[in-house]
Order: sequence, then structure tokens, then C-alpha cells
Amino acid sequence: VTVKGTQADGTPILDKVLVNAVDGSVVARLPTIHTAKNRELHDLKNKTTLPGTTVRTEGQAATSDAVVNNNYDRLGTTYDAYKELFNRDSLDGSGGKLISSVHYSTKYNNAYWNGTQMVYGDGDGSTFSNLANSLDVTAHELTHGVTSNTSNLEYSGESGGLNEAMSDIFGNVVEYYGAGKVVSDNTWKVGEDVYTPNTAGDALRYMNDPAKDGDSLDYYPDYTSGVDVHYSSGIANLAFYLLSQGGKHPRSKTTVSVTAIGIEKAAQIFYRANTQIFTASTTFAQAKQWTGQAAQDLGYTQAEISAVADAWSAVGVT
Ligand SMILES: Cc1cccc(C(=O)O)c1OC(=O)C1CC1
Ligand SMILES: [Zn+2]
Repeated sequence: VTVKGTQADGTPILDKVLVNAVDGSVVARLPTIHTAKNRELHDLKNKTTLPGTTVRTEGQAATSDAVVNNNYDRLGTTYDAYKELFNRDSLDGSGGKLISSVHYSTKYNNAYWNGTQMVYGDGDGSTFSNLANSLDVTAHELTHGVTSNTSNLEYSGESGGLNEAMSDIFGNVVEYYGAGKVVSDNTWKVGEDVYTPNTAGDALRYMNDPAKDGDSLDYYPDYTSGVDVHYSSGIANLAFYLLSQGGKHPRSKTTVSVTAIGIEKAAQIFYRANTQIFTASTTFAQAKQWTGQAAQDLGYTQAEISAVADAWSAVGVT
């Protein structure tokens, strides 16, 4: 049993895990009481006028709607991850409300951040199942809020690709945290738990091989200003993957070999860059420079700092 924090009334929040005595691996996690204190869920009842009816606020009991309860829990996990990994208290660093509206429109195959809150469609049951049930989608949307409160990366051009990449990256870092800090194939898939429910193993995007989705870029020289930000994000997504796990470009666009530094150090570097160094107009070349700067600020070794530059070189950012 470990103490994760304290509740509003001062009682400790305990994280109960069953640990394998031989190798210390986490065998099972008992339901966690989240440290979040600012969740506010709304039910749009398939309409589109935001925010919709307030159906569950922080500390309220579960409702009869599993989608509301699941999104409430995903927001809790996302809040916990940002607090525990980066010591960030919500979107704005000061406990800002996590406003989420579910059941947006009908058969809506999207989720989005509207500048103030998160909005989730139910999906049409074929392209997507309910997007509000997904942890990496929820953390993706919440990260748009973190980015808008920090670097405020302009949502177009190269900075737009970086904005989207921050959301894919931290969406999956939160998924890694929620899985008990265990890396799996799913850590590098985006939206895999709600994308095409009738097809196993696929995903909306693939950080370890962005071109696998047929649209995303994996090589900076292929970038043009007309590429959708959800596709140019692949350049930075692949750089993050290679920095975390090591290796070479999956489609041999370059021959650079990157040394792995692990997902947690890679996440600390990208978090510090996005929240303390990036500006609204950051380019991919500046992202290479400033993630290197972040690694140096964090006191990482020369080898780790070089691995950051190598990861960007591997995706053609020279
Ligand atoms: C599905 C979808 C459509 C349009 C915008 C977004 C958006 O939030 O940028 C979107 O959500 C995602 O990309 C998350 C990762 C699944
Ligand atoms: Zn996004």
C-alpha cells in the first residue's frame, strides 16, 4: 500500500497494488481513489449545445451512465498521471476544472478540445466505439488544454503538428501510467481501444510507424504546409518513440541509430520543452533544439542529450 496524496478532508489516498514478491512486478491494482478534485461532467444527450446537463461533479457517486462514469475515471487517471509524473495540478497548474461533455451529437466519430473543455462523440459503432471510454483519447484531449495553457502551440503549420504530437505523446504516456507504468504495443497506438471495434489490433495512429495509417508523415523532408496537423504529428511522434525505445527509422528513411533512454525520461524532456521552452510558433527544427535544451536543464547525461538530437535526425530534422 502506498500513499498517493490526501483527499479534500485530509485523509490519505492509498494506492493498493498486489506485488509479485519474486520480481516486484505489479500483479494487480485495486480500484484507485483519484487525487483529482476538479472534475465536471456534462451529458449532451446527443445534442450539440455545450456544455450540456451537469451530471457528475467531483466527489459525486457514480451515475447510471457507464460512459459518464468511465470518462470521470479516465479524467482521474489523467489528473493523477500529470500530478505524479510532472507535479502538474490540472490543465493550468492551479487545479483548473476538468470540464468534459459526452454524448455529443449522434454517431459522432470525433473527440475534441474547444479551447475551454473536452467534447466526446459516441462514435458510429463501426469507425469508433464511444470515444469517452478511452484513456489515451481522454488524455489526448486534456493535453490540448495543457498545451493551450503553456506553449500555446499555434494549431496550424509545423507548430500545429507539434501540438497534435504533444497530445498523442502524453495521451500514451498517461496510458502507460494507467497500465501500471508498463510499456506494451498499445503504448505506441493512438485510440486503439475505441477505433474500429470490429477490427482487432489496429489504431487511429501509430507512433512507432506513423505511415502505417496511410496518411501520417514519418520524415520531415516530406512535410508541406498543406498536411493536416494530425498527420504531420507523425514526425514528432516517431522521434519520441525512437528516443524512448531506441532503434532506427521503421521505413529506412534515414540510417540513424538512436539509443533508448526510456519513456519516462523522454516524457520528462518533452513535458519540460512543451511547458517551459516552446513558443506558439515553434518549428520542428526548434523542437529538436529545445528538447535538447530541456534534457540539459534536467541534468541528463551527454549520451542522453545526444540521443535526443539523434531521434530528431532519424526523422529527417537535421
Ligand atoms: C478523432 C479526432 C478527430 C478530430 C480531432 C481530434 C483531436 O482531438 O485532435 C480527434 O481526436 C484525436 O485525434 C484523439 C486521439 C483520438
Ligand atoms: Zn488532437
